[in-house]
Amino acid sequence: MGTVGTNEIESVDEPSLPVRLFRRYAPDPLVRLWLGDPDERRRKFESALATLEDELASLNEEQTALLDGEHYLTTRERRGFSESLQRAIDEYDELRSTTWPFPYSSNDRDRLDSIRSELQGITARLDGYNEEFVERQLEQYENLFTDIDEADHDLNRDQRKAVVRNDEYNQVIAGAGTGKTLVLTHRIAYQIERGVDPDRIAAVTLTRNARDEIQKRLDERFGITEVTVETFHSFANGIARQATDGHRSTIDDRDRRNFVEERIRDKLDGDDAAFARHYRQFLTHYSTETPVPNDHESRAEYVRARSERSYETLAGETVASQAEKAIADFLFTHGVEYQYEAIAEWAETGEDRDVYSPDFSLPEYDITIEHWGIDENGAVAPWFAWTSEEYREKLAWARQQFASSGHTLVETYDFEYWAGTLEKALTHRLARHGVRLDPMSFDDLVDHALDDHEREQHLIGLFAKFIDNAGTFDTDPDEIRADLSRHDPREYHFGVCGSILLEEYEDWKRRNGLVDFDDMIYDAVAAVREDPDRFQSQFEHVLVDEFQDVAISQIRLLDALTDGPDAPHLFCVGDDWQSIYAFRGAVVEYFVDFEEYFGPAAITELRETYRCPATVLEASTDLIANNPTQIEKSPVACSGRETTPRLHVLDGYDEWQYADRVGEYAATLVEQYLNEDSDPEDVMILSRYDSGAPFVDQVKEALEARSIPYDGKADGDRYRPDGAPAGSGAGVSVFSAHQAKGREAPHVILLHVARGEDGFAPDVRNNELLNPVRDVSANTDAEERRLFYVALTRSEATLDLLTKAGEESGFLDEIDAYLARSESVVDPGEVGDRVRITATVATLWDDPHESQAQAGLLEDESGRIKFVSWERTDPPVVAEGATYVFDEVEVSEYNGDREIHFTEATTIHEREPGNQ
Ligand SMILES: Nc1ncnc2c1ncn2[C@@H]1O[C@H](COP(=O)(O)OP(=O)(O)OP(=O)(O)O)[C@@H](O)[C@H]1O
Repeated sequence: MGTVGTNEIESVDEPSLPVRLFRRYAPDPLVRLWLGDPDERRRKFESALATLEDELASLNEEQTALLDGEHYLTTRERRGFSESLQRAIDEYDELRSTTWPFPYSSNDRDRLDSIRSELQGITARLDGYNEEFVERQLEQYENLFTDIDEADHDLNRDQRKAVVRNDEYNQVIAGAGTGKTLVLTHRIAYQIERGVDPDRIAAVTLTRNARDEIQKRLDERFGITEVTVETFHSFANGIARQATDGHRSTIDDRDRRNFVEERIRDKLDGDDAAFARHYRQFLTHYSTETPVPNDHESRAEYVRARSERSYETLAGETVASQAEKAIADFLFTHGVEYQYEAIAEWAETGEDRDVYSPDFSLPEYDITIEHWGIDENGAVAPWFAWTSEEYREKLAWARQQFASSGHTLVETYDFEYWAGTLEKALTHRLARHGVRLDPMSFDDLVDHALDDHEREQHLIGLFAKFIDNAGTFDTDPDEIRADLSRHDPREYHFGVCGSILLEEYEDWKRRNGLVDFDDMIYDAVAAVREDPDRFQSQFEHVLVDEFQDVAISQIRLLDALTDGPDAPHLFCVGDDWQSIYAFRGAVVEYFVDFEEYFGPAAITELRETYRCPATVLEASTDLIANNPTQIEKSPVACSGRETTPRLHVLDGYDEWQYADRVGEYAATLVEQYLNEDSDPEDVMILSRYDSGAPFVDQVKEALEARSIPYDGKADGDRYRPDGAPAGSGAGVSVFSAHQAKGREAPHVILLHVARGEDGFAPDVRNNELLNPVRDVSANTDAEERRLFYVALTRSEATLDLLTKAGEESGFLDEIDAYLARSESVVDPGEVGDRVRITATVATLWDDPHESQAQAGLLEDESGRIKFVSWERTDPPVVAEGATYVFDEVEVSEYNGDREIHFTEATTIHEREPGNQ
């Protein structure tokens, strides 16, 4: 808003009664003495009046040019004009109150009145101008806004306004499925129709998918192909290249990865002993996940988790502590034969003493290694079974045994482990006793340290990502090293290796004049800051998609590009509820507090939601309300579709069985939708993660087993049944929630809505290797909740949520009121409920209790449950392997586990095999 208010401009003041009396009765010389010469004052008044009239004339001219009805009045234009207008109003105010010492003539009055009404007119025209302009545009371009698709839909009023409003800064705030992309493409078409040169319009996206989608929509709907539609990176690259005359070559993710791979190989081949040492230690700790205090609700729980924890060594035995694992792995990877906790037969035993089994015996050398779990002060950790005093006694006794028997004892301590000096100490102490250390080759080490699907390639990818993130978050190697904690050896050694590689990567780029994606953005920002006029004048419109996920470096580029009198109009669409890329440097606050960062903006909110059924929309809106801060929105469902999201609870004896079950279950749901006339491309299966989450592979396998085509994330990650015509239709989408961004499908199935590492939301955030190079504080529950929101809101018609019994995600509680639990043996209902279930008798036990007629296990796709029927109720008899619909069975509990009990009212109906 400008500085001119809509307040009435006041009319000419009448002199007050005392003034009039004074003027009338006071002797003239006294008046003159007191107030000066009335003629002189009169002259001044008249000249000021004339000046104001001139100013008004030029204001009127300016107004005609500015409020031409042809364009939207921007804040900047308005601000300049408002200032002149306000000056004229102030001058008028002063004149109208200058009534002393001469009376107004009627001519004065007329002139002042006329100035007043003109000023009022200009103010009113200014205030209503944009609104009127928008209305006229909506009328004039009606054709552009109606019949937008095959179903003859029209843009709604807010969407149209968002298209037409054209301030310097324009923000569209909108929930999922409100037509943001639609508005963005229509705005481009509208500007071109109004005569903007397509070359002077740039649309910028975060991903190639979004770029392709916008290009496609522009071309198919409007035949527009000349507009620049680019990802941020290529947009920035274009600018940076202009500034550097295109001399620098760019490198992409693959180049970075190749560099990392080559450097690691050279270093391990003898190039860099320090790196090799850290890498070796990282590998030996690779599968160690230490319980971290923050992951536990109380210290007591953490202590319990620590005391129950055991560790598997590279050689395959289980040891009691991380330090013991480190010793075992050190011996194993240095070719030293050892026995863990072998009985020292030579030691004393007695009534009050068990046999003595020291930690490690080296049979080749008659050397024993004891690791003492004490700190520098001789105190033991809280999860030990012994007090510090008892432990010290034990230690003294052991030393005495060695001293008196002549066997060799090598000792290590926990504080050495935590200080990161354990391996060094061992090397030194063993060498002193003549132990030969023969380090294992890296290939062998990798074979032992990493399991099949996490071979070295995975690690190389992680290091490449580490370097990439350091660029995104602008973190340098020294900062990284300063932040690493030795308490997590896995993260520590990985971080040290990563920081070494990062240093060399930066150096390599410098020496060879290379730039990567992040450099490109920083270079572009520098180029624009250096010569703003040149770059700001290139475009008239810059449009940005998914603004809530734009990274901080990219925000700086937009800021530099739009901060100037001839800068392009910036148009941003986004939804803070869908901000899910904090881990890549996105800062949602730039969207939430848009005006604070950029300046006054035309802000339009889109509320009508076309994609999701009402229940899905309400559930996801309720879900998001649990986040501490966000832009308040009240979306309105317009799809006219209804559904009840279904919750399916599954279980399994172990992770693999559960994963299999998830795969089969999801594939069965897909089959049901296909049988109901849907095509594979109508179904979208989403999980929190797509790599390393076992059930995603299982889903793909299960689909393949049923000859159902699917498409995964990467180009080659797809399956088409034999005989499917090449290039025919898309398959079921199997994606991570991040990849589902901006997409939609009638049927959405969410996998593993559960706690734990791979679920929505993962609450176990164990030592994450990339933590040193990311904004850890941004990786919050709120972000996870938004990701779940994105997943839920992909649905156009139905929504199925799969979860794991006993590990249901907290998010499910937040939307519980909207969910229907699908009947299943794993989650048949509350204890005491009488229910109907359909299940197969998996097992009948031979010898049920004498009060029982039959007992055994019932099974369906969700898992298994125990059942019992009672002699006294004369129950129906079931046969092993047969499938029944059981009516009026009761959910019961025994020893904390759910069971199904037959009641006197239970009836059964056998189902034909294969008959759903
Ligand atoms: N005015 C409208 N009338 C009918 N359908 C509409 C209208 N506006 C949008 N839609 C439909 O709503 C769906 C969502 O539109 P679009 O993909 O543009 O939304 P979006 O806001 O970008 O979504 P998201 O942020 O969730 O990815 C599309 O199927 C689109 O055709």
